[in-house]
Amino acid sequence: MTVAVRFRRHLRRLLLLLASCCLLSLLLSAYFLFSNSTPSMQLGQSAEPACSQPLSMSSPYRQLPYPYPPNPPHIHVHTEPVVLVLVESQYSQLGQDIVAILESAHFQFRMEIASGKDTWNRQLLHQYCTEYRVGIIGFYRSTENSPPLLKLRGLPLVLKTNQALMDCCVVSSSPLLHLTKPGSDRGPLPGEDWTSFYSNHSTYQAVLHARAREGAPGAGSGDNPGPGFSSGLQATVVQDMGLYDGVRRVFFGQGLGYWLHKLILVDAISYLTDRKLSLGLDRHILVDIDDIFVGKEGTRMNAKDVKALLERRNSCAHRSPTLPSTWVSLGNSTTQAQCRRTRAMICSCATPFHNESSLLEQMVLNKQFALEHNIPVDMGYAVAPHHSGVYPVHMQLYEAWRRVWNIRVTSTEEYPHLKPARYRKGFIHNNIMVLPRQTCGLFTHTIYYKEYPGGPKELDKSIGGGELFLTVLLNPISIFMTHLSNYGNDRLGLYTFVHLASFVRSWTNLQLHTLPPLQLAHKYFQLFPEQRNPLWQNPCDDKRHKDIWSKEKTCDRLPKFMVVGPQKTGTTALYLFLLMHSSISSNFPSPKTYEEVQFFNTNNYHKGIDCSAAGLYSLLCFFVVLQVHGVFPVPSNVSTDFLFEKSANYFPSEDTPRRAAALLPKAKIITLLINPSDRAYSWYQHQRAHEDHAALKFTFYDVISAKAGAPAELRSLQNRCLLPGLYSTHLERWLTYYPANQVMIIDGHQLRSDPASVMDEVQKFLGVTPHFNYSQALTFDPQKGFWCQLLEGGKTKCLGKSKGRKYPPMEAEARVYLSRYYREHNVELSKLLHRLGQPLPSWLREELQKVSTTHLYTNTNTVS
Ligand SMILES: Nc1ncnc2c1ncn2[C@@H]1O[C@H](COP(=O)(O)OS(=O)(=O)O)[C@@H](OP(=O)(O)O)[C@H]1O
Repeated sequence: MTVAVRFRRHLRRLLLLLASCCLLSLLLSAYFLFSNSTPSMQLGQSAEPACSQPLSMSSPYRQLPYPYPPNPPHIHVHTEPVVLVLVESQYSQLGQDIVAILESAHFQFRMEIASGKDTWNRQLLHQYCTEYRVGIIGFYRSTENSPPLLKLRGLPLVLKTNQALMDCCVVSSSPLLHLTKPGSDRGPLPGEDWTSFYSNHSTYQAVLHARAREGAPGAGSGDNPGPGFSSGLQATVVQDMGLYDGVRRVFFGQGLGYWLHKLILVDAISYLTDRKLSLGLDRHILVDIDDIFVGKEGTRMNAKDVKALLERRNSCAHRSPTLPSTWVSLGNSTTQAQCRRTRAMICSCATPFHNESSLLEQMVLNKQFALEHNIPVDMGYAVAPHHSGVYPVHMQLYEAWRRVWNIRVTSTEEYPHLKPARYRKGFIHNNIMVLPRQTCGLFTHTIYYKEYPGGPKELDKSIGGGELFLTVLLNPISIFMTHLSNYGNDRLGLYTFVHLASFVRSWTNLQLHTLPPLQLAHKYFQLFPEQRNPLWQNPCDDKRHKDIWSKEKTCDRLPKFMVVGPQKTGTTALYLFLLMHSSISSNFPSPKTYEEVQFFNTNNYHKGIDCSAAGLYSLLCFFVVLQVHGVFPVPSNVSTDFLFEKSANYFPSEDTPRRAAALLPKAKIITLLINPSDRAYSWYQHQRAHEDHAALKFTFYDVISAKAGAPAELRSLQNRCLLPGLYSTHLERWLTYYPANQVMIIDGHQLRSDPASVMDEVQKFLGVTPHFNYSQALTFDPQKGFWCQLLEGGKTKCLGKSKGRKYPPMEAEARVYLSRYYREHNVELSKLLHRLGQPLPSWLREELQKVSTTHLYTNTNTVS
C-alpha cells in the first residue's frame, strides 16, 4: 500500500472520528490545514495547525455499565477542543515551532504527517471544515522556484512571492486581535522570502502589513491589493472571514521565524476556535533575588542600587502595576562552608541530605541568624541550592523545611527536566507546593550588559519577542531566579525586567501582576489542578538528576518487568514460577499486601521514590533500602538479574500505566487473562472467603445484576467483580503508555493447564538466561488439583489454600448473564489481539462463538 493511500485511509478515519465526536459533543471546533494551492505550491514549506474536537476517554469507573454498558467504555467522548497539526515531514521546522507554541500554551493537539499535493485530501478536509465550522490556518513560504504571482486554487486570493519587506505593523481594525496590541515594528523583516496577499473579495482583511524594502523590486509601486487592504502596503498575514465559502482561515506569508507571527498565531487560534483555545490576559510574575550574602566583593549591591531597585518597583507598582514586585528569597549559598559562614536566611545547603539531623541543625542556626538581623522568616517560601533535594525529591529536605521554616512553597526548573523549558511543571509533595521556575538568562556570572553571553543583542532579542517575552506570553505564572550581582554594577536585572515589562505593555494587552509566593502557588494549582500529583521519573535517566541524587541511592534496583494482573487470573502462580528461575527475583512480602508492592496505585506513590520512614513502602525502598536491612535479595549481577514486582490490581488502575511508564519506561509488562466471567466469580468467592459482608449476604447473581439504586456495598462489590474484566479498555490504556512489544498477554487458562509451555514463552519474552526447564521443575498435584513446584524427594510446594479454592460451579443463569454483559468487550478484545498479531485464547473463541450464535438467532427471528 502506498504512503498516500495509507494516509488517505488514516485521514478519512480521523475525520470520521472527529466528525462523530462533533455530533456527540455539539462542540464546534477549528481545524487548520494547509491552504490548497496552485500546482506550484510546495507543501514542504507548509504546516498547518488544526483545531478539532477533543479526545478524552470515558472512564469505565465513572459509569458502571448497568445492566449492560449504555456506552461501551472504549467509545471516545470529546469534551475539549484539540488542534490538528498537519505537517509535510516530522523534521519540518515550522511544524516544530507550531508544536512548541501549542505545548507552551497547554493547547491539546495532534500531529499528522500529510501530503498536501493530494486533491482528494483537500476536498475531504474542506468538506469537513465547512460542515463542522472548523477554521484553517495556513502558512505560505516562497521558494526560489515560486512564480512571482500565483493564485490560490479555489479561493479569490493572489499571492506575491519572494519579497523583502520592512516596517511591519499590526492592523488595528482586525477582529482577530486579542492578546496583540496594534503597533509598528520598524526596520527590515527577517529574510527575503516573504509572501503577501491580494484580493478583491471582502472576506479578506489584512492582519499584518509591511512595506517593500527600499530598492527591492515592487517597492513604492503603489499596488492596489483589494478592499480589505491598505493601498501601497503588503498584507503578510490575512484573515478570511468565511464570507466566500463558509470556512474561516488565517494565512501567514512566512513561517514562525518572525516573533510577531508567534503572537498573531496565538490570537488566530483563539479567534478561529471562538476563544475556546485562548489564553487569558493576566500574567503573574515573581522575581527571586538570590545569593544575597555571597556576591564577590566589588560586585555586591550598594545602597544606591538598592534605592534604584525599590524606586523602580514602587513607581511601577503605582502604574497598574506593570513591573512586578520582587519577593526576595535569600540564601542559596553554593557551598556548605559559605553557608555556615553567611548563615543566609534559607540556606538549606546541598549536603548531607541523608543526615536529617544535621540539616535541621543548620536550618535552625540560619533561622536564628535571620531573627537576630530582623530578616523576615515567615514567607513560607524557599529555594534549594542547585535544586538539590527539591527534584528528585529528598524527603529529609522537605521534612526539615517544614519543621524549621514552615515552608509551603518552593520552585525548581528541574521537574520533570530542565529542558525543554516548556515542559516544566509544578507538583505538590509532602504539603509543599513546588512551582516551575523559568529561565531569564541572568546567571550568577552575568554581571554586565556588554558581557552578556553572545552579546547584548541576544538579551535584547530575548526581551523583544524572543524567549523571555514568549515565556511571559505563554505562561500565566512565571517565576524567575536572578542574583544579587544582577542588581549592582550596571543593574542588568533591572534593565531586563523593566524592558520586558515595557515591551509586553507596548505589544500586548496583558496585565502584569505579582503575588506573594504562597498566594501565587495557590493560584498556580487552581489553574493547573492536574499538576498537583507528581509523576516520578527515574533519577538516573537524567544526568543532572543523577548528580543531585544522593550518592548512597541507586537506580539499579528498579524492576525490569511487572506482572500487572488482573486479580484472580493466576498471578500468584506466575509469581511463584518466576521466582524458581535463578536470574529472577522480586521484593519480599510486606505484612499488609503480602508479595505485592502496590506502589503505583496507592498512597505509597505520593510518598515518593525517596526512602525515609515515611516512604517505607515506596518502590525504591523495596528495591533499594530494604536490602540494607536484609529484607531484599542483593543481586549478584545487575545487568543479567531480573527484578520484578507483581501487583495484580495494577491492571484496571487508571493511574498506574502512566505512572509506571514515567518511572519504568523500558519495563516489560505481563498480563494474564482468563474468561472475565470466571474471574468475576473467583473474585466473589475470594470476598466470601474474606467474609465480606455483601458477598456473604447476596448471591453471585444478585451481585452482578444489581441495579443503580442497590445498596452501596453491593454496588461496590459489583464494580470489583465486573470492571477488571473489561479487558480491552484496560489493555488499550496500557498500550497507550507502553509499546506493544513490551506487553505480553498470557492466557491464564493455559497457565493453569500447561504452565511449563507458558513459562517457556515468558522466558523468551523477557530474554532471561539461562533457560530454565519448567517441565522438570513443575508437577501436577492431584490433591491440590493444580500444578505445583516439585521439590527434592518428590514432595510438592503448592500455593496456599487461598489460591485454587474449592467452591461450587457458577450457576448457568449467571454465566448467561455475564456472557452477554462482556459480549461487546470480548469482541473488542479479539480485535485488539488480532491487531497485535496474537492468537485468541480458547475461552475467547468460545465466547465469540456464543456471540455469533446469538446473532444468528436474532437474525433468524427478524427474518421470520
Ligand atoms: N498452579 C496454581 N495454583 C493455584 N491456583 C492457580 C494455579 N494456576 C492458576 N491458578 C488460579 O489462580 C487463581 C488465583 O489468582 P491470583 O493468584 O491472581 O489471585 S490474587 O488476585 O492474587 O488473589 C485461582 O483462583 P481460584 O481457583 O478462584 O482460587 C486459581 O484458579
